[in-house]
Amino acid sequence: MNLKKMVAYKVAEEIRDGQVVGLGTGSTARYFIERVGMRIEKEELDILGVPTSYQSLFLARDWEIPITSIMEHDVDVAVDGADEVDKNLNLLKGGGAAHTQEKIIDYSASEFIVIVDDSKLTDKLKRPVPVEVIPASSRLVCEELNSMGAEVKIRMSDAKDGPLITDNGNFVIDADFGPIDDPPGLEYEINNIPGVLENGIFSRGVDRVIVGTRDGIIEL
Ligand SMILES: O=C(CO)[C@H](O)[C@H](O)COP(=O)(O)O
Repeated sequence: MNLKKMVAYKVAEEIRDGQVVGLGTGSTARYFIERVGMRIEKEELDILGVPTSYQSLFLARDWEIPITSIMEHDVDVAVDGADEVDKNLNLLKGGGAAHTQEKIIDYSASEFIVIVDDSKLTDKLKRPVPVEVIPASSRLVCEELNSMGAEVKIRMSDAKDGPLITDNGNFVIDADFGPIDDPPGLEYEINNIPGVLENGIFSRGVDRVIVGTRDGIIEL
């Protein structure tokens, strides 16, 4: 059973005519975009999509989803995946290095819906926190994150030699703090380091978390 597809397709059925829809990034959001595209083709669903990355932009194009940007329209509903969801509905995102644009769009949406399979649920966020940084600041940001207690690594690219470059032309540092006791505090603290654009802790704005499980779909 493909739990990501199950939950993404279910939420895609909730999208209504006239909505401006934030299109998340990752393998779960990919299914959501696919299903919205199918509904546009079959039901003439009339929406505008706001991509959160080049991945979602290209997928939206493939499915002929009309596109706008956050510079033009407010977002009614954003639908996005996550790498971890804790018991207080804090998220860790940025496994695909798209968390900066995702956060701008997801936080601004009137409704932010998270779609995950149940492997993403955790008591406390504990994976390394992705931190997008301006390249020139990376040494200093690594030192600062170190002094805050994190083990750090600049994320390397699978597609070329050297560091991964984000859609915004920056590096990503993965900062491992171990289990995180205070996600809102850490989100704020990391973003205060000069050179940091955005980090992958999402501690506010989540309206609904919809989870695919082997026993069906549940809402947290
Ligand atoms: O934050 C993200 C990309 O930056 C993704 O939403 C997150 O990595 C979840 O991906 P997937 O649905 O493939 O498990």
